[in-house]
Amino acid sequence: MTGPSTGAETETAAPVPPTIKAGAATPVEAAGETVASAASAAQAAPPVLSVRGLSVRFRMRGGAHVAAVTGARFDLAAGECLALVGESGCGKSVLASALLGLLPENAETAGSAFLGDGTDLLTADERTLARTVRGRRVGLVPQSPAAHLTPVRTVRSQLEETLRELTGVRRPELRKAGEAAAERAAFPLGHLDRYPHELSGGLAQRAATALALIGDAPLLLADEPTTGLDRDLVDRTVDELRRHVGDDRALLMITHDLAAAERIADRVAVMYASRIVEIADAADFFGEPGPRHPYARGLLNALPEREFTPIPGMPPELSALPGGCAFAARCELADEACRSVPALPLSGAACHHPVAAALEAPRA
Ligand SMILES: Nc1ncnc2c1ncn2[C@@H]1O[C@H](COP(=O)(O)OP(=O)(O)OP(=O)(O)O)[C@@H](O)[C@H]1O
Repeated sequence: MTGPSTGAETETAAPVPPTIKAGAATPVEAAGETVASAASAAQAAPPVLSVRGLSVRFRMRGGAHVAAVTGARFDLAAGECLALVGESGCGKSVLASALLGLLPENAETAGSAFLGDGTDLLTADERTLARTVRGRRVGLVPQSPAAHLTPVRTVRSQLEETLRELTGVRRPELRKAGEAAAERAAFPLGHLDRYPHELSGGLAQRAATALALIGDAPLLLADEPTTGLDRDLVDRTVDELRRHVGDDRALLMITHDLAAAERIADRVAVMYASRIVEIADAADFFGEPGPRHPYARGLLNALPEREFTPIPGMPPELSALPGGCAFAARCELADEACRSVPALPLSGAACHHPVAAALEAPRA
């Protein structure tokens, strides 16, 4: 949901420097697996976030369940941006909510999600999450910024309150600190005394981003941070998020927007029907050799600027997932092997036929 445009807005952002992606993949040794890294300095550091076997399912009436996230497993290193992509309803936002301890009552979780300081976000109690995690160690750029902002308070007042709470700044410095926080997200100072309903979608997005950046959290979650923005604003928004990450923070960006993901992500995780089915370096994924999972390949080829070919069929209901590979019913490569669920390596595709070349080969 976005607020109405004021019409007169001048989204005077600071000039955006060219996008710079971190050069290294996550250096992690876990569960007997080593993921190669180019950043020797980061090798000793634990990941900012380490997720293992994260599952979320919702209890429904009559004993039914919705499996929204199944067995998610990935790491995020300092300085890294991971884009989580996938069709609507595949479980991306539920995964983010699980990391913030914001799941509804009917949710059941399994697995772990450790921050670098050893906090398990899945088992931390609400007091810990509220006092020391949300905003301070995990920041959120929400999916619906206009809905997330307090409607009866100006942007300035919301920034100042968050600064007081998270950084301890007090008057008389508060006003200046509020303006600095706004500038960080390229929110124009002339609009600071406006209420959320007076902001365009783009400005509401910037206000929400400014609020999310205040705590300098080592982990930033951005849930569809570019929804409803035009291309130019998309680029500026994701570049700001990327700049925030710098060398010592990490960004998990959930998005439908593959162009935005290509612009800033170091790695891409593709989700389908509650599972992450591929994790790849962004350069390999968007360039050569391309995605290795048939679904991921289909997602990319569906783009108008690529083949513009939709994936046939529909994803399965998360309340009635098949026993084997959930994509098999839509996959031209499916065979007997797909009756079992393929394992997902820390880097690669969860597919029994993951080699990109196999898609080009004629079928017998
Ligand atoms: N409280 C709930 N009870 C039951 N099912 C739920 C609940 N919350 C979410 N779901 C279901 O979990 C699934 C995953 O939802 P989620 O919002 O994570 O999808 P998404 O990939 O983020 O989609 P979008 O991109 O449209 O936001 C959906 O099928 C959704 O209906």
